Amino acid sequence: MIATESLSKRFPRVTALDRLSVDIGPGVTGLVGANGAGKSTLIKILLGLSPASEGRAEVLGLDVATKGSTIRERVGYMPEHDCLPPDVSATEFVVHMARMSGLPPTSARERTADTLRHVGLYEERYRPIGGYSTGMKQRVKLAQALVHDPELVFLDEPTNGLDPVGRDDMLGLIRRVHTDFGISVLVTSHLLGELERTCDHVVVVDGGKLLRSSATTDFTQTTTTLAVEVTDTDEHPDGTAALRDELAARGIGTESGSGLPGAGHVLLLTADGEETYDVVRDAVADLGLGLVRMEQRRHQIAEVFRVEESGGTRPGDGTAPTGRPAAGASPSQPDPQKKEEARNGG
Ligand SMILES: Nc1ncnc2c1ncn2[C@@H]1O[C@H](COP(=O)(O)OP(=O)(O)OP(=O)(O)O)[C@@H](O)[C@H]1O
Repeated sequence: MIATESLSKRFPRVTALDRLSVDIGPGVTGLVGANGAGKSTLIKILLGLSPASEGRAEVLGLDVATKGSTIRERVGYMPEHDCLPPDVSATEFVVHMARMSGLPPTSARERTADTLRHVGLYEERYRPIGGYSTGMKQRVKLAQALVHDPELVFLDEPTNGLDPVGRDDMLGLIRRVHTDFGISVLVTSHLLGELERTCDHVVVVDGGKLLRSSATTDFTQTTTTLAVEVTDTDEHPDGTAALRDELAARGIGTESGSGLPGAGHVLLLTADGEETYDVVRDAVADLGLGLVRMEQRRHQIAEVFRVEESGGTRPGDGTAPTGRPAAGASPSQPDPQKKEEARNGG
């Protein structure tokens, strides 16, 4: 779908992409990196909107340097920043974008209705966009990227500005773009954690350089750690504590799974072969507790980076590779240099 070879982009004072070579196949691919890592720059080059300083790139087998307009006919693009006209309705805007992509009037209207329904906009699609919430605006941006039935879409930070529920909804929608319509997706984010549930493949960039490109499952190998969760009973009002003591008596040390879903009720222990499962099962049964789950943990992507940087631990989960805090953790600051360049017309 996408191939770049030693692709570089230099601005007067910044190298946004530095000899980036990567191959991206069909499916949902996450492009992850901290603010300023070069994600938006890469997308603009792939769309033929901005020339590379060096190297080459192909999208759907087409050279980005010479076939930009053909690429844009076959690829959808959801830009990062707010760019919607406030005075028109979602329907008017998306029909307009469909017409711009070459659809005749009737199919532009039909496709618009289908696409807006697919992204979850119903009656509100007739109201002016200016009154929409951030989540609704993100859905309109997604709809206009899909309306001409592209083979591939580039989604630049589609979860930006959304609360956790809105983010989950958007990630579900993105997954369905591929599963329901067979459209391949390149989605950027600076939150490593959110990509592991959505993407088949993850490409990590840092300072314009490729850090890693792998299947998501390669990032998230299973570990030997077992997570165990049990119910409380009248006899054992704190079932977790009772199990911890019982397992200690049977020679198995545990620690609490703080930071995990259900933290405080989850015990973590090292599985020493099949017998460990039997010991835990017997201990739970002897105490008369209910076993909610006993599962082998997988690495989370953020943990992989902590390990790979060996010695360079990062504050909290979900941080981008450079260790700068992710936007979900603290509001991302505008890049002063970028603003200055923009003012200078850079
Ligand atoms: N038009 C421009 N002129 C000068 N520098 C630019 C320009 N566009 C981007 N840059 C710089 O290139 C680097 C990469 O920017 P880019 O927008 O690609 O990053 P990003 O990974 O998409 O991050 P973000 O999510 O913050 O946009 C940054 O240092 C940025 O300041």
